Amino acid sequence: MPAIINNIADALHLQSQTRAFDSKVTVIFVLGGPGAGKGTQCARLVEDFGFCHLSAGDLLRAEQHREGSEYGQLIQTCIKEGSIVPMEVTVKLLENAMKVALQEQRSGDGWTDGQGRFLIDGFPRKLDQAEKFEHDVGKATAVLFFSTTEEVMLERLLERGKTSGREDDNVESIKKRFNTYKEQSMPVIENYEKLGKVIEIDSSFSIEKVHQQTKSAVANLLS
Ligand SMILES: Nc1ncnc2c1ncn2[C@@H]1O[C@H](COP(=O)(O)OP(=O)(O)O)[C@@H](O)[C@H]1O
Ligand SMILES: O=c1ccn([C@@H]2O[C@H](COP(=O)(O)OP(=O)(O)O)[C@@H](O)[C@H]2O)c(=O)[nH]1
Repeated sequence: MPAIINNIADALHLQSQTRAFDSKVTVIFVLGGPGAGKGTQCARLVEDFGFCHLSAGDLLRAEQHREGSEYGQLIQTCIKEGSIVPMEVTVKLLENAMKVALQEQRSGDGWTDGQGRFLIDGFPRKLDQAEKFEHDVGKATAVLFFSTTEEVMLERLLERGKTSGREDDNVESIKKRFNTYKEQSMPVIENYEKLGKVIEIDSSFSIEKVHQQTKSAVANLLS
């Protein structure tokens, strides 16, 4: 009997370890400092390759403003302080959004072109988030890393701040976001570099030039 119970327990344990999405799903993490141009390039890649673009920041802002959300205050404080929202919240929001996107995409029987391709923008920002996502949700196929200088990012963010209405596009919050990026997010990129999964693109150039480089890198990846 104990052996059977053990087996059932093992089976349940294994079940709980099963990732939410199988290997048919392509997940590309899109990383880079605040204002590096992640969102801008993701929008282009959606047009090029039919990706589903999920911005962790956008999902958090939507949750912040959702009526009845128990996380509204917490998210608002983290965003203003440039700190990272506890991973359970962000991973769950991403997982749910991926499920909804896949349900919407599944119109017929088989898989169609572009279906199950996700750009996860601005996530993971910390090593523990990367581990949790890969354990619970799905494996990352690659990481697109948009790199540029703080000077360029600051200029872009201040320009964006004129119209974005974002509570964190101001000098005080931006400085904190740069620190969080250097201390907590760079190790994520370094970790994926060791695994040979990082495609680095210098995003200091014009939107069009960065787009051309990104498009050809992603085309290679998908071929
Ligand atoms: N290559 C670029 N050259 C000039 N401005 C850019 C470039 N890429 C993005 N921007 C602008 O910089 C700001 C930040 O870009 P965004 O894509 O929102 O960055 P992120 O998602 O990395 O925070 C936006 O106002 C965007 O229009
Ligand atoms: O996985 C994430 C992604 C974003 N954020 C929070 O959302 C803010 C804005 O992130 P977003 O990616 O929208 O903007 P970026 O700073 O890259 O311009 C960050 O500073 C964090 O406070 C977070 O906590 N976890």
